[in-house]
Amino acid sequence: MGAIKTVGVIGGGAWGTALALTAARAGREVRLWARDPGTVSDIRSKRQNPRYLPKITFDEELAATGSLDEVADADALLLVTPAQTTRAMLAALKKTGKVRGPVVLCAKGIEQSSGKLLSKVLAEELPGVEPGVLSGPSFADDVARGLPTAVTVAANSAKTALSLCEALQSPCFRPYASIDILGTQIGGALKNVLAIACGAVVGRKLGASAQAALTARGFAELSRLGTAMGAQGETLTGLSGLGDLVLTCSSSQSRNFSFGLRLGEGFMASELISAGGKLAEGAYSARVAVKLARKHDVEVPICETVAKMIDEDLTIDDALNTLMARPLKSETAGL
Ligand SMILES: NC(=O)C1=CN([C@@H]2O[C@H](COP(=O)(O)OP(=O)(O)OC[C@H]3O[C@@H](n4cnc5c(N)ncnc54)[C@H](OP(=O)(O)O)[C@@H]3O)[C@@H](O)[C@H]2O)C=CC1
Ligand SMILES: O=C(CO)COP(=O)(O)O
Repeated sequence: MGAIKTVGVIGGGAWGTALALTAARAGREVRLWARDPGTVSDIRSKRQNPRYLPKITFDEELAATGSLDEVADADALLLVTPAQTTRAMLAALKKTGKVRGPVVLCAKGIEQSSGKLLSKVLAEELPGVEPGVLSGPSFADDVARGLPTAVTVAANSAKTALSLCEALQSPCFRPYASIDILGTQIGGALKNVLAIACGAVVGRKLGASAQAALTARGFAELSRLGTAMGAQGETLTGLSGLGDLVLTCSSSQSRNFSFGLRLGEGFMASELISAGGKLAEGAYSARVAVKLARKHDVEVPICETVAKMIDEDLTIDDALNTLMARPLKSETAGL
């Protein structure tokens, strides 16, 4: 593929807007699709997205539109709507008949209905289109404000991965190229579930030691599943794996961590979900992550406990008892 001059961003939420700004800062011509006409109008006329990035006014002018046809033929597309909308958005893109560049998956999750990673969903909906994955420790608000950020950008070929990195690189945004599409998706999907657990520990005031233990044992789950599925070791310990896990498990800026905080404070998951509120992808991928782990014969007790808190309203105290009462395990191989 040649140099990427135009970038189409699908999704007018916090991350879609932040990535559109990133591509604009990197000198690309950017078109941003949002389904909400109010968002399109705010971005065009005020250089703001007050619903998703309050109090930020962009230096950059973004061409926002409500028409997918105007975005689909860009040299590269970034798909930035929630994970569970990926299949429908890809089907809508297919209908335009205009997609020609790589489609970079930027959502973090697993398809609930099928248990498939989003790259598999892309291969089914738009066969022949080159897949990409962008993931790593990156809060949209930080990125939109131009704070320094590094992420992993994976594709099946080094050439495409490097072209995508060049297309997004700027003094405040540093992408690292990878050819491990699968591994890059695992970290993003699992860290959201594990961040809910860490938030719950903090919300219940169980202490910094418990939070660190949960993060480390969470990383063991992420690594076991990633390895069983064929991820590369460097990916799991890299930005999209350990990097994003550490960020999300330690900051109330994370929506998943904040969702967990509320669980720890005593709210039931069913109450929080029915109240709406901010997107917490881990609440949608916890159960399916457990199913995926079972399929690969991998134990993921923390993810399993989070799935029970979400699906069965297991309380934080019962969750803690379940985890602490597990039979003793070894931390190293060969014991
Ligand atoms: N925010 C962050 O810091 C980061 C987020 N991500 C990931 O990016 C993905 C998107 O997150 P984010 O942008 O933050 O989420 P937001 O909640 O901020 O925005 C979601 C966007 O998706 C749109 N949307 C929701 N449902 C549909 C649908 N059915 N069809 C089309 N558009 C839809 C919303 O439109 P509408 O306004 O009309 O509802 C909105 O524009 C998630 O998977 C998240 O994990 C990854 C890295 C960082
Ligand atoms: O993925 C993110 C940071 O890398 C954003 O995390 P939350 O979706 O939990 O806010």
